[in-house]
Amino acid sequence: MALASGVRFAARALLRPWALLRGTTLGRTEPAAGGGGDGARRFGSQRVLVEPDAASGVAVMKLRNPPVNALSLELLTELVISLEKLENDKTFRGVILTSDCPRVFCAGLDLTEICGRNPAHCAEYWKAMQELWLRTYLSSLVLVAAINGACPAGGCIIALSCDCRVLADNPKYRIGLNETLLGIIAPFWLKDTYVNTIGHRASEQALQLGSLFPPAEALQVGLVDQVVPEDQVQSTALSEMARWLAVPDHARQLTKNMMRKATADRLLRQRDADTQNFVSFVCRDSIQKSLQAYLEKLRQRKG
Ligand SMILES: CC/C=C\CCC/C=C/C(=O)SCCNC(=O)CCNC(=O)[C@H](O)C(C)(C)COP(=O)(O)OP(=O)(O)OC[C@H]1O[C@@H](n2cnc3c(N)ncnc32)[C@H](O)[C@@H]1OP(=O)(O)O
Repeated sequence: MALASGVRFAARALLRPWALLRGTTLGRTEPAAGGGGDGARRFGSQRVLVEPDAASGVAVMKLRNPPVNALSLELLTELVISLEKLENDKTFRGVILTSDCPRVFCAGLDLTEICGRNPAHCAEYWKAMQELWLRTYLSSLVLVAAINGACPAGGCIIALSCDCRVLADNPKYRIGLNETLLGIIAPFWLKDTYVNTIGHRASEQALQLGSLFPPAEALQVGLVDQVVPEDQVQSTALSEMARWLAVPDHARQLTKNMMRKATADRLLRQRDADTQNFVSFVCRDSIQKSLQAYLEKLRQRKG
């Protein structure tokens, strides 16, 4: 598909600077605990653990960037590479995306990547964020988010770009796009993803208010597909996966593309402008002050 190869090309161009991966060990393969044959070997990188099961064609991909899986440049890059690796391996048809960090699925953008950084760094960072969204949103694989922790902002976007979401029933595990509460604005492609999932009116309200929905409300508004006890998140994600994998791949993939292509194309058409917009916005003094104040509040909240 022209779009898919365009995205792949853009990803390669973006990912060529390997120096970016400070201290990563991409491609490392090691036996899973208690594992034996190929199907039980795990691979991944420092911040993304992949547990592949060749027999079922499903891999579990765990974010492990403690303490809160903030989306650092390295994590974004490693996620894209791990996903590409699975997409290129015909053994795999589905990925369950989950967190290896207790109580947090993903805290969203790593604010330290955009606070006090120069415009060039902010641009590089934002391109990596765009790339991850394009990759996940258009993935040929079935992606199921097993949301085992808090899921604000950029974390919510990762979950929304999956095909299906299972959330653990814990009132602390809230999900949503809370950007306005930080004094920032979700870009149009985050807004579009929200609208595609929960509809226009619900998005209008939730985006303006910066709502973070607890599980029952997230289910009601349609942000997640299932809410289950915490110890059943993984097994429910696997059952959901089986349901999606029961459909022939080519028909499901073409249908997914038909549903999502226009939204992704909109970003692809104006990617540079979106990057410039992000950089000029976050580099404003007033926005830097709000972000610093928010980070400070997070740090003081501790203990
Ligand atoms: C023009 C377009 C402009 C912008 C579009 C941007 C779109 C996307 C935006 C985003 O994603 S912005 C990020 C939004 N994220 C949040 O608001 C979440 C903030 N974090 C939390 O609410 C909590 O940390 C938590 C995820 C619920 C986890 O709580 P917990 O109590 O377990 O951890 P604690 O708060 O103590 O945090 C531990 C540690 O981690 C630091 N931290 C937390 N979140 C971030 C983050 N997003 N980026 C960087 N660092 C983060 C926190 O400060 C603590 O650090 P410390 O140990 O040094 O004190």
